[in-house]
Amino acid sequence: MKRDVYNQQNHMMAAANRTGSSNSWQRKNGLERERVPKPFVIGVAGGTASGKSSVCAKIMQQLGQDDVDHKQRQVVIINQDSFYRPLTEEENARALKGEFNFDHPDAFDYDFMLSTLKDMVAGNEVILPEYNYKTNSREEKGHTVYPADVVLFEGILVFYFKELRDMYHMKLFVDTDPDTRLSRRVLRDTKERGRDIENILHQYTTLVKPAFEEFCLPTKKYADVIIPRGADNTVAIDLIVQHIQELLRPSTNKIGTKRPRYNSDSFVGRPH
Ligand SMILES: Nc1ncnc2c1ncn2[C@@H]1O[C@H](COP(=O)(O)OP(=O)(O)O)[C@@H](O)[C@H]1O
Ligand SMILES: O=c1ccn([C@@H]2O[C@H](COP(=O)(O)O)[C@@H](O)[C@H]2O)c(=O)[nH]1
Repeated sequence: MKRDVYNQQNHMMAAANRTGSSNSWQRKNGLERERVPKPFVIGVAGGTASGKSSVCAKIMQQLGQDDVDHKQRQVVIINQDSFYRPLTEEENARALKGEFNFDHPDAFDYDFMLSTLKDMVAGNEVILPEYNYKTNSREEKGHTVYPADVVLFEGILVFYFKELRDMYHMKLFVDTDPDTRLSRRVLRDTKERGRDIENILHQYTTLVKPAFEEFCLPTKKYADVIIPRGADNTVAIDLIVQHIQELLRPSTNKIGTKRPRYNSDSFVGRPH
């Protein structure tokens, strides 16, 4: 299974990082690097098409990270969709008819999600699969996420799992009106995800909406900041960006400068 390949690679990189020096596998793969302190982790939850990705993109842009080479970026975005578990043949047949529940917590590979976040917190780089919404499966190729000062972890159920939730230093919930979300999802999924309208509406009414109400919406109470209207809410985004800059600035670090990086030991996520 593809997951094992990713887990194995990430496990080897983490082991090498624990020793504080590059091992031969890292050197062979051009992965030599210095150890870095822990990042500031931000969970970004919200319903489908609420604007989670757009909000993260704006935060990234306002922190001046857009034009920075991936290896040098101090802010990285991890999408929960990378952690959809591989489907069986029977599940895949249902998925193609819009009858597999991708909005249920069981659709995710929880162990992979947890180990990845732990790796990022430990300052390791990770390799994550690209997700293909047309085939409902992971692509063969993955992409490397390098250690950063700020990790944005976004997805419909990033607040659902307690152990993950307790790892966030800040929790944002993107709160967009359901009609707006449905209309955006129809436009996006027809244009970008190879779906037809009947399939989208069938999946939405039978699975997406009920799962949102059962699993996603109840997690809104964990948010530190609720962002109405998503990426349109420039005031909220400006305030969040200012707050991140403030946290990163004092004695330890300033975003936009190189090491020493921010040390998050003093920022413990609110336990729930
Ligand atoms: N403020 C907005 N106005 C118009 N379209 C938007 C806005 N925010 C997001 N979209 C569009 O809606 C769709 C879903 O947005 P996205 O940010 O990907 O949401 P999510 O990550 O929550 O699924 C995308 O096609 C995006 O371009
Ligand atoms: O194969 C898949 C995987 C996911 N989905 C749907 O995607 C959304 C989550 O992504 P957003 O970007 O937050 O909208 C979720 O509601 C799933 O239903 C899918 O249809 N097929």
